[in-house]
Amino acid sequence: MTKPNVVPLAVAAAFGAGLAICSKYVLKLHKKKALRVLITGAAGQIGYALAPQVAVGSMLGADQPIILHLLDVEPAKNALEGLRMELVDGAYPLLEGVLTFTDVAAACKDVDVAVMVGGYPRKAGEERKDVMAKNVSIYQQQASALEANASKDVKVVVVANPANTNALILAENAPSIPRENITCLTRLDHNRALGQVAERTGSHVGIVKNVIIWGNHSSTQYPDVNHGTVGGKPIRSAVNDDTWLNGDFITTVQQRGAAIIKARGLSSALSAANAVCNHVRDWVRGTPGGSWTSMGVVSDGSYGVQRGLVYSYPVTCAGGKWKVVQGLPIDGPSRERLRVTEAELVEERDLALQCLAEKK
Ligand SMILES: NC(=O)c1ccc[n+]([C@@H]2O[C@H](COP(=O)([O-])OP(=O)(O)OC[C@H]3O[C@@H](n4cnc5c(N)ncnc54)[C@H](O)[C@@H]3O)[C@@H](O)[C@H]2O)c1
Ligand SMILES: O=C(O)C[C@H](O)C(=O)O
Repeated sequence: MTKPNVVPLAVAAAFGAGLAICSKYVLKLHKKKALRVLITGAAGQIGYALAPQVAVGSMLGADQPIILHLLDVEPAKNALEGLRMELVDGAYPLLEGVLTFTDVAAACKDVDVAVMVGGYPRKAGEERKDVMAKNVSIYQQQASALEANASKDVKVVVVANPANTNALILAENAPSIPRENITCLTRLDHNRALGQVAERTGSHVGIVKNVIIWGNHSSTQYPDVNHGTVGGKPIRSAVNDDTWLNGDFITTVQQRGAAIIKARGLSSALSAANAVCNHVRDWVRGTPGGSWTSMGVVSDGSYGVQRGLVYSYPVTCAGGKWKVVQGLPIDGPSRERLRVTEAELVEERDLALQCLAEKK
């Protein structure tokens, strides 16, 4: 009979006190308990980019073991199995398990983080309402599954479009999950805004801070630079071109998703996966001192936005909780942009609620 290898401490340290896999024996050397991360729509392109990033620790840290729960629909079962095989073949030190599911309730069992990427995309000839009706059904069902099966303090990030409204439907249908645990992804838009300012000023993106994405993850979003800095200097002074900042900068960030679809023939996946990891990492481990990020969260009425909408705000995170940055002065043109994107979210919410009512 083969005996399990004994791993010398030096080797364990080389794995970052991680998991060493010796033959078929798994020696658990981690101090931390593994966290379960659900990815829905995992057989799709974001899933393919995201799963390995989670496995290397980009989401929860290089000291946090992970068990991945990968969910997709029955017709995607083979692709899901292919992804599972590749993750096993990656021999990731932090990865304690990869489980695949086509049953949503089973997939949600005990998950600590849920990344909701699966959804119904608009196809040629379909009306917005048809797409909304399908997504409402999916998010209603997945909300119930999360509520019944996930860890009590599960952190949820909705990526699938319409991301804010899918998150709102999820929140409406999972009343026992704390509202503050249900978010949607606008970090990709936030990162896009940082990237644009960095390119324009010839600066490293790491010194660009505190841009804001307000509102919807759609072309009505408002990328706001009025409170941001480049190397400590206000963005407006560093860029020194208000015409660009008030015009092309805003439309470039608003339309970046469409530009990538046009260029690739597919929507952004690598940058979306990276943004998901950034979003969850900052939420769980905290935003760096003196800076904030943007997250779609259930509005408490801050900045005059209707309560209950899932609206993107500037937030700081500490101790696993986010807090809206309060008291920022909002000028007249910005206030109008905040209102336009809010109006779109109200329209989406009403359509979604109408679809829910018609289902009953
Ligand atoms: N919020 C953002 O910043 C952002 C950025 C990029 C993409 N997106 C959105 O993310 C979503 C996914 O993008 P993608 O490129 O990975 O798409 P994709 O089509 O490659 O993958 C989607 C996957 O979801 C699966 N799926 C569909 N219904 C499901 C269900 N009920 N349960 C589980 N899985 C289901 C599909 O089978 C598919 O494998 C899209 O809605 C896209 O518009 C959002
Ligand atoms: O999938 C899309 O429609 C675009 C996506 O939301 C993105 O911002 O890249």
